[in-house]
Amino acid sequence: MSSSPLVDLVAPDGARVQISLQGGHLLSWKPAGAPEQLYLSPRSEFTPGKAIRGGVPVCFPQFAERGTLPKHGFARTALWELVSQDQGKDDALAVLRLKDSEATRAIWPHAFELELSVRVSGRTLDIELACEHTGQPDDAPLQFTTALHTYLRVGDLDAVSVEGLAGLRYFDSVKQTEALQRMDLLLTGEKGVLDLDRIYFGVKERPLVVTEDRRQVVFAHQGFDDAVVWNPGPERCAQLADMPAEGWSEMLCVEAANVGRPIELQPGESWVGRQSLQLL
Ligand SMILES: O=P(O)(O)OC[C@H]1O[C@H](O)[C@H](O)[C@@H](O)[C@@H]1O
Repeated sequence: MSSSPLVDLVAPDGARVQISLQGGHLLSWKPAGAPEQLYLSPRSEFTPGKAIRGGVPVCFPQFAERGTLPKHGFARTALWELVSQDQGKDDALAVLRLKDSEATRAIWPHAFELELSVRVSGRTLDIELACEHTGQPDDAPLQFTTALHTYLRVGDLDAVSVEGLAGLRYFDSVKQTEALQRMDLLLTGEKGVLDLDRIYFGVKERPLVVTEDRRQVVFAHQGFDDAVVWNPGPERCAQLADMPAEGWSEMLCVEAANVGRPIELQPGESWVGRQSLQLL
């Protein structure tokens, strides 16, 4: 599949994840005794410098095209370093790192260290992203927007709903308007909500629950204020060279994000965000 180095993490109970150092990118999550939970496009290219389609891309230091950097920033196309990989008594943990380099400083003039920690155990996956401003005391502060752009695998998008968004304002990136989510349930396969691309602001720590028939996955988050729900729908999907025609019906992105208010760090300061997925 991928020619770049892969990290296989297996917990004693059999829960496993696979991570590509290319992009610091989680490719697969199989909870203990359960099938694959993440969508990975069979058309993904796995070419150095190209984003992988599916899994969990790390968007940093820019979300989408909200700035002058390449779309979703450079972290998802950079080669990360493996810091450690361990199996504990009841879990497995890997830590990856990305530091500033000549290439990053050329487009984003900051000294930083990103750390991605992935922990798997039973039916839970924890993904933690930490950023430290590693510059000198008199360096300028750095600012970033970010997301853990998780592609959940679904059997049939028509049967999927997302719960936990009622009362939140969102930016509809398709219509380019703001709106209020009135209902608690977002029914993803309904006509009119295909081609779904919404940034929900101020989600904070309220969990989102994705239900498909009897399967439920709870998305909990800390340190991320916003959440993005994305599905390209059939027409937009057809324009994505790295997605099969029907790929849109097998995935739903539920992203822990900081978009509305960029994070600002002074030299020496750090930020940490976590997304935890639990298969009920
Ligand atoms: O195609 P990509 O660059 O990976 O971006 C995929 C998608 O990411 C996010 O979910 C954005 O909200 C979408 O607007 C974007 O289309």
